[in-house]
Amino acid sequence: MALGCLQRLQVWLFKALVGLLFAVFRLLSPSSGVSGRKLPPITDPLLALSATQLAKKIRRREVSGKYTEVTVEDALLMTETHRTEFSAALQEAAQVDKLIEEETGGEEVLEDRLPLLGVPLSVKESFSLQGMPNATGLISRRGFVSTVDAPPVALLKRAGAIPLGVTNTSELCMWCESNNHLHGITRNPYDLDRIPGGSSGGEGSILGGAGAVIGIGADIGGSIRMPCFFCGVFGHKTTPGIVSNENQYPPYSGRQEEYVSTGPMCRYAEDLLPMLKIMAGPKVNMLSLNTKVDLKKLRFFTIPHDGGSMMTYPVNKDLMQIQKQVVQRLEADLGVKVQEVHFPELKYGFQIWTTYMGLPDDKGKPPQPFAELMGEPGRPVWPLWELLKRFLGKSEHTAAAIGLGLLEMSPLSKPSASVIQLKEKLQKEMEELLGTDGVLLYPSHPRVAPKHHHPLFRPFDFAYTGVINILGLPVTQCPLGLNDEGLPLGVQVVAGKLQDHLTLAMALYLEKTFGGWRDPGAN
Ligand SMILES: CCCCCCCC/C=C\CCCCCCCC(N)=O
Repeated sequence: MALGCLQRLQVWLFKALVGLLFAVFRLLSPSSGVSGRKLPPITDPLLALSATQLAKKIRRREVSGKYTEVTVEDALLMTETHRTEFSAALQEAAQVDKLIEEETGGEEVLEDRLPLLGVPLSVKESFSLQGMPNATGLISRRGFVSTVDAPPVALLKRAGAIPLGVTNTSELCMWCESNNHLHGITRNPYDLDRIPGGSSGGEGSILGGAGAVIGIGADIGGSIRMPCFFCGVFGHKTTPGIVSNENQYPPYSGRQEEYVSTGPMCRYAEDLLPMLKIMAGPKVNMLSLNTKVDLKKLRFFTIPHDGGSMMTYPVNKDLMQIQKQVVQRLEADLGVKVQEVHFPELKYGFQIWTTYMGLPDDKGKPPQPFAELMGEPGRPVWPLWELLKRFLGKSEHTAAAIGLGLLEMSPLSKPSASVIQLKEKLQKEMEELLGTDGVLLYPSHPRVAPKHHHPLFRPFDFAYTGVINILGLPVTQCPLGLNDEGLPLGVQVVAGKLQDHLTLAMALYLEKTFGGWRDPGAN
């Protein structure tokens, strides 16, 4: 039993208190002024191209390398939505046509040397991008400018991509809403009154709104997948240990390096694989990205929900329905049988995530406390004091960050032997199930993009993504069209360790079958 009587009582009391606070919040909160608004339709067809198509057109000189101007103009129009800090992208774009002119080896050589030449790239602000801020939503890091490029950023730049700038995150990348007191709030392109997800929410927003063509995110609890889900784009959480996590802020400590993954985010499934090949650098050969996948030969599984956790809310019926439709289409199109499976341990996804996030590394060194990261060097914040200040409107920290600081002090986040046993059992069962040819469908989140601040009252729903981090499995977030309110639907596609090529092949299939990304402005 993972939850003792005392812990159950704590959870119920927490839920009751939060329910009450939510009612008060809804009663007192003023109108956002953006209710029901979304981005206008995309008018320039160039903005609807994938990176693969765009790079080809640029190489063939069908589109000028100055294409970036179109994107920057579009992105600038939407800056209120995603809160991007722009780089010197236009100067770099000006070099593209010159590079093409100078290449004497022809299109193929150019493709080999600079596969992403001229493609606009956005970068999550937690990654170092030379000359750009790297504050990760912390007021105390205001003015901090990166002097280097994080390795995957450098690799994408070397492949010819043009970094537009850095995009907003949650405070210290530890929340599913990208809001902080340094840069402000990031909005969802499909409904400005809703969250774009987090922590790579600026990425989700700018990509969903067609302000950048490709992006880069990192994910230790769902930070690539939640924004991709809420903003209707593709994202891949790579098998950990393949793409470098260096030069990101905050740094990972304790066992966290085992669970964090850097990966590609984009509007079109065909861009995931070439991006990953570049971002993986020398470790690309650990994956089988050149292997052709025959979907008919795979084994398919579906899990409709986490089995009724006390911490998460039930999966919304539109999401249950769309996952069923995926199952039906797979069976009809490929002639396969999709088996519904259940793992009782998934109910404890939140406890598994929080336990493993707090474990020490192999030398016994514990992770750096969150309260320490929130403070200035050598001066950790006191979460209770910050909470009091928050109520008075005087704290420079967000409610979510303060909540996490408090959670760190509570018995819920103390590593528990029974939770470790549960996770070990789940890991074994999941690895046996998936092997090297299994693919699993699992909900991305219990509901579609929530309204701003609402996740504060349902803080544990991220367990749907978080538990997959602790299992160390690769997973691709795939969009599956829109619901009746015009909000993106989607699903997580999970495979065994190092079998990233399987989930990427599934992304292509699901895009073809369900239509992939939709223009938020179109009806
Ligand atoms: C009233 C405020 C309540 C706030 C309570 C906060 C406690 C929630 C616990 C953990 C939230 C972690 C969310 C992880 C989000 C994604 C992280 C990532 N970088 O991948």
